Amino acid sequence: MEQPGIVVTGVSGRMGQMLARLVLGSDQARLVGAVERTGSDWIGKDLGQAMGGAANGVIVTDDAVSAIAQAQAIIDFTTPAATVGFAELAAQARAVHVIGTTGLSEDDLAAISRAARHAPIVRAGNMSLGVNLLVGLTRKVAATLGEDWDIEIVEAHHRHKVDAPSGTALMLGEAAAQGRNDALENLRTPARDGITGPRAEGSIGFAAIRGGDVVGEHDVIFCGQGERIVLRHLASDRAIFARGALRAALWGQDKGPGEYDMMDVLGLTS
Ligand SMILES: NC(=O)C1=CN([C@@H]2O[C@H](COP(=O)(O)OP(=O)(O)OC[C@H]3O[C@@H](n4cnc5c(N)ncnc54)[C@H](OP(=O)(O)O)[C@@H]3O)[C@@H](O)[C@H]2O)C=CC1
Ligand SMILES: O=C(O)C1=N[C@H](C(=O)O)C[C@H](O)C1
Repeated sequence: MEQPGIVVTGVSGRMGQMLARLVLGSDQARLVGAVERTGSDWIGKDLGQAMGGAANGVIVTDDAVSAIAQAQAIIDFTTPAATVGFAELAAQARAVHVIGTTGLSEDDLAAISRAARHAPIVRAGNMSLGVNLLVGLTRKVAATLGEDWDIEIVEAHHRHKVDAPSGTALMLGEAAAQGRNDALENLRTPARDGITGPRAEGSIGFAAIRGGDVVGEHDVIFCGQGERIVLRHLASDRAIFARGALRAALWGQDKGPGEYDMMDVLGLTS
């Protein structure tokens, strides 16, 4: 079978460059397009040179329609607004859309669901194997412990991150809520500030730290009386996310339209 052609969007970004390098070095996929936003100073440049290496003949473009028309998959770690637009283009091209973008609103998610009627979409707030395993562990521990165990989720990221809580923190929160047979929206307590009153029983609290070059750290803390359990994931290399995203793009090649996540890709669905 011919290697699927992949377009990386947001190619000048932290994840975009990581993904482009991974696909260029892969013997399972071809990089057929590199997309950036209109106005980026990478437009028209050779991607290899723009990334500080040798020319590789892939010219960075803002013409997403033409790029996606020749692709079997799009790997997209950009912004919510850009991702909603790419979902429509991927649907038109019947290409697999792998979405790593976080901070998506309810309206964004509804638009993505509409696009998934026409092509497969794999979306996860974290594409690493470790975090997706941690999601299952979190659900299990939350289901095992009673509501007298308070659940708090603490995450740390680099100073450039624009959304909070992180997509990963929300995945972990959803898993904890599922473990308690409830929806996260009913249990979620956002970051505390001021006179908050005592903790609401059964709630799931969130806190975010931003600074330096932290790649991504997540703690799910179960606080009991006289003891505490901490489930922790530490990311030290963005390659873990890129590898998961490429795996998802390949996995999606023989899938029908619909919404999938990394649990499906990794075969971890319970
Ligand atoms: N699911 C996962 O496993 C992971 C998810 N993420 C998420 O991925 C997203 C990106 O993260 P990161 O790479 O650190 O962010 P960056 O800001 O480094 O990269 C985003 C890129 O997208 C570009 N972009 C913005 N709008 C468009 C557009 N309309 N068309 C094409 N490109 C566009 C930006 O260009 P410009 O800068 O010029 O505006 C930038 O190059 C975030 O939402 C982050 O949370 C990150 C890591 C792992
Ligand atoms: O913005 C990031 O960097 C990351 N974003 C994702 C998130 O919001 O959880 C995944 C990872 O933690 C890195």
